[in-house]
Amino acid sequence: MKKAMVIVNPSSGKEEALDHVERIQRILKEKGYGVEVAQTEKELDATNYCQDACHNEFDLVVSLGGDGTLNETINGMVDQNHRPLLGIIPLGTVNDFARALNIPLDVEEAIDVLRSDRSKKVDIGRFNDRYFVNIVAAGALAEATYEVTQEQKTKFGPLAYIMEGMKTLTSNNSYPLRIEHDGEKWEGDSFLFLAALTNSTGGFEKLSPEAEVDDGAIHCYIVPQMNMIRLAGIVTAILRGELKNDSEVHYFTAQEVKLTSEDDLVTNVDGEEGDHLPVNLKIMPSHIDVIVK
Ligand SMILES: Nc1ncnc2c1ncn2[C@@H]1O[C@H](COP(=O)(O)OP(=O)(O)OP(=O)(O)O)[C@@H](O)[C@H]1O
Repeated sequence: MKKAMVIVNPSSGKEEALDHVERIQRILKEKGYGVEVAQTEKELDATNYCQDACHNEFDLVVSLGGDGTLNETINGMVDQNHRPLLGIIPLGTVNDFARALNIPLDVEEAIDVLRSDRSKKVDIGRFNDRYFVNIVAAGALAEATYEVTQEQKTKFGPLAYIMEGMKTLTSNNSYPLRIEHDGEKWEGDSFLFLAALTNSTGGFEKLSPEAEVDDGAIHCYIVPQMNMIRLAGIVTAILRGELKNDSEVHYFTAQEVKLTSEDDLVTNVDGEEGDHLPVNLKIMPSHIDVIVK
C-alpha cells in the first residue's frame, strides 16, 4: 500500500488546520494511501517528520500549514535520495509557493487538488547549506520585511510587505555588493539584490514575473544606488511588473550566484531572516515533485 504523511501545524492560519485533517485523510484513503498524521509543536518538527517520511520511503507528504511549515517540510526532503511527492494545503497569510504553482488559496479547493493525478517538478534553490523556494533578498527591501508585524500581515495581507517596502525605498540606503555568477562579476553600490525562483513574493506577483517554478534558473535583479527621482521610477516599474526592463536595473539569470559585501549585510530568505553575507546560491533544477491542479 502507498504511504502518505500529513504534516499539520495546528497553529497555522486561524488555528483551523486540525479541522481539515479528516477530509484530507478520506481523500488520500480513496486514492489508495495508508495515512499517517504528524502534528508539529515547534520549530523544525516539520523538517524532522519529513526526513522520517523520506527515510521510510513514503510516497507522499502533505504540508498543511503556512509558508513556514511548507519551507520546513521542503528542507526536510531536499537532501534525501528518496523524495516523496509533495501536496500543499496553504493555510498561511501569504502562501507564495502555492500562488506560484496555481494551487487554490481556498483551503477546501486546495484539498480537492489532492485528488489530482498531475504533478509538476519544481526547482529548489540551495542557499549556503540550506534551501529556498521563492526568493533571496539583500538590501533595503530585505530589511523592510522584518518590520512587518503579524498584526499588519493579518490586516493587510501581502500589501503589508509592499507598504513597508515602500517606506524603506524612500530612505535610499545602499550597500557595496560583489555579485559573481557563471564566470561574470558585478561590483558596486547597490540598493537591492533579489534572486527569485518564482513569480510570487510576499503575495505580490509582479516583482519577478519572468521567473517560472521549473525553468532551471535563478532570476537576479540588481538595483544599483540611484537618486530619489530615479528610485520613484523603480517603484513604478515594480508595481507594473517591469523591474527587469528598467534601464538601470541589471537583470540576469544564473545557475550559481555568489554574493559578498565588505559591509555586514543580512539576507532575507523566503521571508525570514537568513545568513549574513557571504552567501552562495545554486539552482537544483526540477528537484521536487508537487501535486498540482
Ligand atoms: N503547535 C504549534 N504551536 C505554535 N507554533 C508552532 C506549532 N508547530 C509549529 N509551530 C511554528 O509555526 C511556524 C510556522 O508557521 P506557519 O506554517 O503558519 O508559517 P508562517 O510563515 O507563520 O505563515 P504566514 O506568515 O504566511 O501566516 C514555525 O516557526 C513553527 O516553529
